[in-house]
Amino acid sequence: MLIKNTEVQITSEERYEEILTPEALEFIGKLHNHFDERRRNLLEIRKKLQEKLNEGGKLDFLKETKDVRDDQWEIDPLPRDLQDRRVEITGPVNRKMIINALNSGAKTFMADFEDATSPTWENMMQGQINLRDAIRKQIDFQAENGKSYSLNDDPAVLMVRPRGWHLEEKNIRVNNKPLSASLVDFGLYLFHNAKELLHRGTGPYFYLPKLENHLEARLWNDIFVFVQNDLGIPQGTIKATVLIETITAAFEMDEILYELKEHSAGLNCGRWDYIFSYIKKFQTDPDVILPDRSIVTMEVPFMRSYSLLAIKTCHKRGAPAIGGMAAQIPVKNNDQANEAAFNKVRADKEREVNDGHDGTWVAHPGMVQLVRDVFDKGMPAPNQISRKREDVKVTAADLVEIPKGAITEQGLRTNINVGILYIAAWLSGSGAVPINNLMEDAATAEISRAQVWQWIRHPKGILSDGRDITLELVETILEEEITQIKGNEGELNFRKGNYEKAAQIFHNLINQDLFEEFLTLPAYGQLLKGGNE
Ligand SMILES: CC(=O)SCCNC(=O)CCNC(=O)[C@H](O)C(C)(C)COP(=O)(O)OP(=O)(O)OC[C@H]1O[C@@H](n2cnc3c(N)ncnc32)[C@H](O)[C@@H]1OP(=O)(O)O
Ligand SMILES: O=CC(=O)O
Ligand SMILES: [Mg+2]
Repeated sequence: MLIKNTEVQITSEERYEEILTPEALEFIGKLHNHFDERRRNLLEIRKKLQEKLNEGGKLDFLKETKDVRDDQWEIDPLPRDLQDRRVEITGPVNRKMIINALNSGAKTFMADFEDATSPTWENMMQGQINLRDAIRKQIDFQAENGKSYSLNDDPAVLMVRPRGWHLEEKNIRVNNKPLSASLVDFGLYLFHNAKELLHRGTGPYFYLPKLENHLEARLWNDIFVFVQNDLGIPQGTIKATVLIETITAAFEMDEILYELKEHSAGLNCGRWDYIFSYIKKFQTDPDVILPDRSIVTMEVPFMRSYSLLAIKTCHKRGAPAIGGMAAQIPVKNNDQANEAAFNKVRADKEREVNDGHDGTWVAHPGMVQLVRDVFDKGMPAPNQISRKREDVKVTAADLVEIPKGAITEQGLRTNINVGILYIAAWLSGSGAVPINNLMEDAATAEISRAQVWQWIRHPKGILSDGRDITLELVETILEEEITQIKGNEGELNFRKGNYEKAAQIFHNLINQDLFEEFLTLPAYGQLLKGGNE
């Protein structure tokens, strides 16, 4: 297929042609031609900053953007259907879950091509088809168990999270170069749905993941201006909420809002990627060593500082500050564990609403009512942007304060177990899975593998019992965990379930001295080869 003298190679299946029309491909081809070089340059800037930090560089608020932080300005007014976002459900883009999420009673639903989705070509294309159908209210689903699904009359407002700047979609190529996955997900969704969404009284609303600085926000903004012109829709129609989920972006929250001023729908605290980013960015700093993943909660000082600063920054700019994801999900067949999970989510959401967040995320429809009740009690108005939180004082040092706590063998073992199980699920096409009664997705799994990488490379005796965490110890536990998984799954499921391949990927990630920027980059190569060979 030709896009203005560029050859596009696509893999096509039934119904995919509804999405991969010549006009839609020409549209994403234009985005590629106009913006891909800038994307690549920005990825280079990420690498350069990492090199600087590896040499001992420190993060601070930028001198050159002091005016942006000091001046008085606000983002454009929010559209009516984004004023009240007290409960936002998130989830992958499969048909059943899209219907369940839209019917869940949450105010909004973030359909996720990113952390919660394994980017198989089928998932990506089906996701586009499902969202297109959902917007037109032509979505239903019949499960194998006979259960039927269709949309309620009052579904949640739809938002979409395209994949991050670092990812590529290798099934669509221009001149044999893969396209940016962000541009593919964003471009196809926008092309097919922007006018329909406006016609239905809502709009093209996005979540933007894993931004590292305001220049990356500027790129998104320039893309928004370009596509609004190209499609003939009013400037400012697109609204985007930026996830603050990298430690570097936390130093540029004002700047990110400023870049997207006409298109901003505020910020969100993407807590899991944020913890991962903290480990990654300070990977060579011998003082930065995080304790067991289970105790790096929102209560630890560096996490709390970041969420309070997000609230203060957003409210100063008339923007909503959305909270993050508690990983607990309902526990089946164990009332006590179920109650404990609900209590943890309740406490997390009470802290968020009391601090000033204007809404928050839930991972599961079973949590919607609980979180709604907490926000209804703590936030009678549609949002609390008028609570300016000028009392909050957060310094650069507060944002990077190293959390304290023990590293236990159980913590190490859990990281290894979660790492293998999650990567196996991802290779099998599932990007979000329940493991040990917690929601695990690409962001939470990144923490697990990053911690193991970091702990192996740290000075001696860091286990709470005084032992070193050596590669040999990790390999021993890895073997034990594989045996355990094989025992649980049985020989056949073990072979079919990509566990050995996952263990291999996990082993490479923690063994190589180069800290892999994202686990999904090497795993994507395996995904393209497809399942178990
Ligand atoms: C760090 C971050 O980026 S957070 C944001 C990204 N992560 C996510 O969005 C994760 C979203 N959550 C999920 O994917 C799921 O809740 C999981 C994988 C954690 C658990 O899913 P399951 O094992 O299917 O849970 P469970 O069996 O309890 O589900 C019960 C029902 O709720 C549905 N359900 C569960 N979670 C969701 C969801 N987030 N959206 C829509 N429906 C959901 C299930 O499909 C199932 O439906 P059914 O009864 O009609 O068959
Ligand atoms: O995307 C959300 C996160 O916590 O990571
Ligand atoms: Mg994330």
